[in-house]
Formats: sequence, structure tokens, C-alpha cells
Amino acid sequence: MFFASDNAGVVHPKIMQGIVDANTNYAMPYGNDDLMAQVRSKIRDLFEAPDAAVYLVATGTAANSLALACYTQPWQTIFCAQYSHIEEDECNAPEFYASGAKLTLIPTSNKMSPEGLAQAIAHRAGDSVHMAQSGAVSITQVTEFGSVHTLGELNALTAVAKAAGLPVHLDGARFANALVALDCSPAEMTWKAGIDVVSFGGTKNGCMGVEAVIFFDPSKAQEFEYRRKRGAHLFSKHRYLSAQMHSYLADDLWKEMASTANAACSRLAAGLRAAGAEFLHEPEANMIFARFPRAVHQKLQADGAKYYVLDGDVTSGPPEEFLPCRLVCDWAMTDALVDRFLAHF
Ligand SMILES: Cc1ncc(COP(=O)(O)O)c(C=O)c1O
Ligand SMILES: C[C@H](O)[C@H](N)C(=O)O
Repeated sequence: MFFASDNAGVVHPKIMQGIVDANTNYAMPYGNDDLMAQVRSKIRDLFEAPDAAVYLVATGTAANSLALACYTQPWQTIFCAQYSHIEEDECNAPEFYASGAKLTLIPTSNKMSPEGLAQAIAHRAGDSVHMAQSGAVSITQVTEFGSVHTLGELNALTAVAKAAGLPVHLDGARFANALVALDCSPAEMTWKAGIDVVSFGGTKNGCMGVEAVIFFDPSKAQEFEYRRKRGAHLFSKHRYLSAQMHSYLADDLWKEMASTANAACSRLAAGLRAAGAEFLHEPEANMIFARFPRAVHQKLQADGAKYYVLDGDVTSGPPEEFLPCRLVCDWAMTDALVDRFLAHF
């Protein structure tokens, strides 16, 4: 019963087979492989963006940091929600790759609001040379707390950014989970909603390690190529990144896997709700943030369940005390494992 992270899951057999199938003969290195040309074409079709610039990297932190660096000068700031991944879990990589640009955190327990974003931008308006200048806006979709911005919410946030002349990045490490949850198109959740560049994740959704960075304005492409190489994120044997993304996109496997993960999460959430668990945030994709009695955590851990308890000591304290945790379902999660988890309530 592994609910710790979708980063912990296995690679989908079709993705692995795609790597094996690509492992024949010779292929031009550094992104010049034939498979990459097919991937670029497929992504342009999927996103209805025939001119989009498309690149692959191996980690989400690289995707986020290199993309943001293309839109942020060292003397600028990137506006993001208070607990954004780029703030909490990337060890200053965004600041590093943007040569010292800072993050401006907008107070929120989950999604940032248009009002909060507007207030943060307004605070930096004017021509004071003493302040970090406004640079870019970064939104996470699915959020770090398992929520999904509606298309209206995305459009409201990007409208604020555009009114200030700021580009918008979307951290789509769990892009597929959000897309199937909204049942919308990739274009609707990106450029049609005012997004300029998206980190289109694959790693958490059945791939071994691949993320696509998609610039809807190709004018940033050349800079990204330099930054990717300078940042040591350009794979020489790039075909193995291309092969993953190629298989990921084939026959809508990416949406199939995300749907499975989201369905398992919904099943788990329904069982938790019926058992009296409390939700810190409403689960809308493949992650649950909930609290339930210590005694149940103890039984689950005795049964080998792996997940993050966010606060409190499972081993000692009142058995009835509710402790918060994060539960993540990936493409390989089964109803049997979900039911085994719920059987302890
Ligand atoms: C919201 C979010 N963004 C980005 C990432 C990418 O992180 P990594 O560099 O670990 O692939 C993660 C990792 O799980 C994430 O949860
Ligand atoms: C927290 C960790 O960095 C990873 N983003 C995850 O969601 O498991």
C-alpha cells in the first residue's frame, strides 16, 4: 500500500517498451533524434499550437526552473502561491537558474487568488530601483494540495498577470491529472487560458523521467536551448527521453493513466469520508490531504502502508487524536489496495 508519492510508482509497461523499442541502431544525439521530431509534432497537435517550441528534460524542477529563467531577469521576481513547489521543494533552483531572481510568495493555504496576486504585483509597481521588479507569475496545476484550478480561475489569474504585462508559467507536474479532472483540452488549460509556458509532466504519471517544456511563443526557444545546455540538462542520448514521451502520448495513454489515478483517489476519498476522516483540502485529482485517528495510522503502518504523516507522532499520543497526512494515488493504484487501506478504519 504505497500512497507516499506518484514519484514512487513504477513505469508503465508501454513506456518501458517504448524505451526498449528505441534502443536499436543509432540515433542523432542532443534532441536531434527522429523520435523527438515526432514528439514535437504530436504535442503541437495536442495543444493546437502549431508554432509551439517543445523541449524535454528529465525532472520537473529542471522544467520549472529553466522555463521561468527564460521569463525572469535576475533583478526581477516570480510571483507564486505561498506553498508552491518552486518555493517549497526545489531548493532554490528557480532562483539559481534565474541568476538570483527572487520568489514573491502570495499568502494562501492552497491556490493564490487574483486579488492576492494583484496586490503583490501592485506592491512592486512604480519605478523604485530599490525593489525587485515584477518578472513572471507561476501557477501550479494540480496544486501542491491536490486541488485543480477551474478554467475560470486560471483565466482570472492570468488576466491579472497580463494586465501588468507579466508572462505566466504553469507547473504541470500533474498536468494530466488536472486535465482529466476538468475534462478540457490541453489548449483550454494553457494558452487559451493565458499561459505562456507549461511544464507538461510525465514522470509522476507513468514515465521513468521526462517532462516537456512547451513555449507557446517560440521566440523564447533559442534562450531555453542555451539555458538547458548550460544547466547541464540536455541529454546526449536524448532518444530515451523522446521514447518515453512518444509512448506516453500514444493512444492517449497519458490520459488513461491519469484517469486511473484520479479514480483510485476518488474511491479512497469516498471511503475516508464515510469513515469520518476530515479533509484539509477537497481532493480533486490524485492527491488527498486528510486527517484521521492516530490509532488508524498505527494499524495502517503495522500493515506496511507507506505515506507521509504531515504532523504529530504516530507512535505515541492519544489513539483518538486526528493526525494529518498526504495520500497520493498513481496510475498503478488498484481498488484492492485502496480497499485494503480503508479496511483499517
Ligand atoms: C507540483 C510539483 N512540481 C514539480 C515537481 C517536480 O519535481 P522533481 O524535480 O522532483 O521531478 C513536483 C514533484 O513531485 C511537484 O509535485
Ligand atoms: C514533495 C516532493 O517534492 C514531490 N513534489 C512529491 O509530490 O512527492
